[in-house]
Amino acid sequence: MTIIAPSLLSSDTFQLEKQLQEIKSAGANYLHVDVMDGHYVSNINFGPKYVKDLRPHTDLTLDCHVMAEQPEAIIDSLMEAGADIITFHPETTRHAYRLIEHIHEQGKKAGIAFDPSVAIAAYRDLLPLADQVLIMTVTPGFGGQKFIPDMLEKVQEVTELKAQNYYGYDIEVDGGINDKTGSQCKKSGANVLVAGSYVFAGSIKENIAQLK
Ligand SMILES: O=C(CO)[C@@H](O)[C@H](O)COP(=O)(O)O
Ligand SMILES: [Fe+2]
Repeated sequence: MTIIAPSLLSSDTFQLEKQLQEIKSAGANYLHVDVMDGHYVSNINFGPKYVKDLRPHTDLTLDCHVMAEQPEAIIDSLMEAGADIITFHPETTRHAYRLIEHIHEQGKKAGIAFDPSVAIAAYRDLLPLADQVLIMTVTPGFGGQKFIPDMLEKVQEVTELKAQNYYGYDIEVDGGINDKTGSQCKKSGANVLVAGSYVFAGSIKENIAQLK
């Protein structure tokens, strides 16, 4: 089964209640919440307050993608606010291994995200601990960018490592995902598709059905 994670970065804040209902009835599984700090990436949007406000309005899994330097400074607030999955970029912290353990100690799932310029080999030792491996298929920071086809090799790489070593992580892709690129990612082994601009342009129901 493919898990669909609409990225709320492309949602309409003033239509959010209605859009959440459409997402749910279309059968999406996660809500993807991008948390940015204006330093690691040059954009700022959602934070713990947003996650806290969102939590009572949905029973979907809140999949927080943290694009921030020193993520340890914000992830406790996100977990307290109701995040279910915390995915961070390991190059943003000195002690990524410890941070995964900390997320697990709070009863949450931990993901590691790979920027297009970061090799899987650089954080190979984190793979056995991860609940989710996020392969960025654009440079992080903004919605609506073009999918980078070379990242399919990285998706295949983590798919093979998972099979060879019986690792338990989900493989998530994020950036430029639509019906075509989503299908390519699925063929390469991805089982969680994040999509923002594609899902929210036109019919949310039809777009989610296409991704599935
Ligand atoms: O993490 C990010 C961007 O950094 C994403 O989650 C975007 O929200 C994806 O948007 P689209 O590329 O699907 O429009
Ligand atoms: Fe994201």
